[in-house]
Amino acid sequence: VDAPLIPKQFHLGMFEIGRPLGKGKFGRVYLARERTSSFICALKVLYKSELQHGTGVEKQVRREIEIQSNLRHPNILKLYGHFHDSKRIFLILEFAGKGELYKHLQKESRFPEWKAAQYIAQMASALKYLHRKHVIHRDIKPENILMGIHGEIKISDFGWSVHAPNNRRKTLCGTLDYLPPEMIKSGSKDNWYNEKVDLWSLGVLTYEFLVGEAPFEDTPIMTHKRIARADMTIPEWLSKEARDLIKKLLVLDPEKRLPLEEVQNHPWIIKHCVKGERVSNREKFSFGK
Ligand SMILES: Cc1nn(C)cc1-c1nc2c(-c3cnn(Cc4ccccc4)c3)c(Cl)cnc2[nH]1
Repeated sequence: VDAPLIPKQFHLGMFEIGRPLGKGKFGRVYLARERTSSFICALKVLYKSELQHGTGVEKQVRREIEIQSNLRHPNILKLYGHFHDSKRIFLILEFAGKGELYKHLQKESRFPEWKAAQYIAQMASALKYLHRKHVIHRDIKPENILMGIHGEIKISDFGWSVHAPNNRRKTLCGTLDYLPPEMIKSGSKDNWYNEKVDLWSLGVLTYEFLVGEAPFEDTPIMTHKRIARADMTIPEWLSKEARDLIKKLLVLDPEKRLPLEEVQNHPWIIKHCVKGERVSNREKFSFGK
């Protein structure tokens, strides 16, 4: 079991702090090494002063710790532990060797279908694991995905995830692009805590990986309108299987969105994600069967 960070009680002196890896709305992340085990990790530092008491943010951090520490999946960034001093909260996170996925997407402008399909298959596997534990991520987007040293992706930032059902208010901040219709429409909030919201975001992610921009990208007003109507155009140059999967996820009615089981068995995923040995090896060992 890869749990080298055994002690339950951590403190800052246990770590050598390396270069800054990045910063988010709240806090920064540094490369760090645990002194006795030389275990490399990412240390996320949040200033208590920035998490005003009683606002959603403090609860968000508690939720991130509570939820992420109990998850173990190859496509979910591990949270090994946490500690705090008078001024700061520290999260000891898995170090993702290839950094933030959105930077790779920006550099390549869009991913070839075989690569996008691998990433979506890994996302579907991680979401299936989360939903089985009644965790809804609710903020699936490239900015919340990191990449491991072998090119595998890792969902991070569980600040917006919830244990369904929950009566949390979500103050909308950041991009609208990934929000499903049921979360931008006022009225009943019950659907906010239905795991089908992650299926919509998976559809938006598939589109953005393949096209290089989000399907409803526009001015905020227009994005709002286009999401509410699922008004998007899927480029002709995408394969028919890719177009089919996007159409089956970006469905207004949450109940009609393709379940994760069927995403994993969709022809577009099967075509690009051969399980086990490569197809070529299969011929080699068939001995004329
Ligand atoms: C950058 C970078 N380049 N390379 C080669 C690896 C990385 C890398 N970054 C990370 C990071 C990492 C860094 N920034 N962020 C974004 C952020 C920061 C603060 C609050 C919320 C969100 C995540 C992590 Cl957590 C975990 N592992 C990481 N690895």
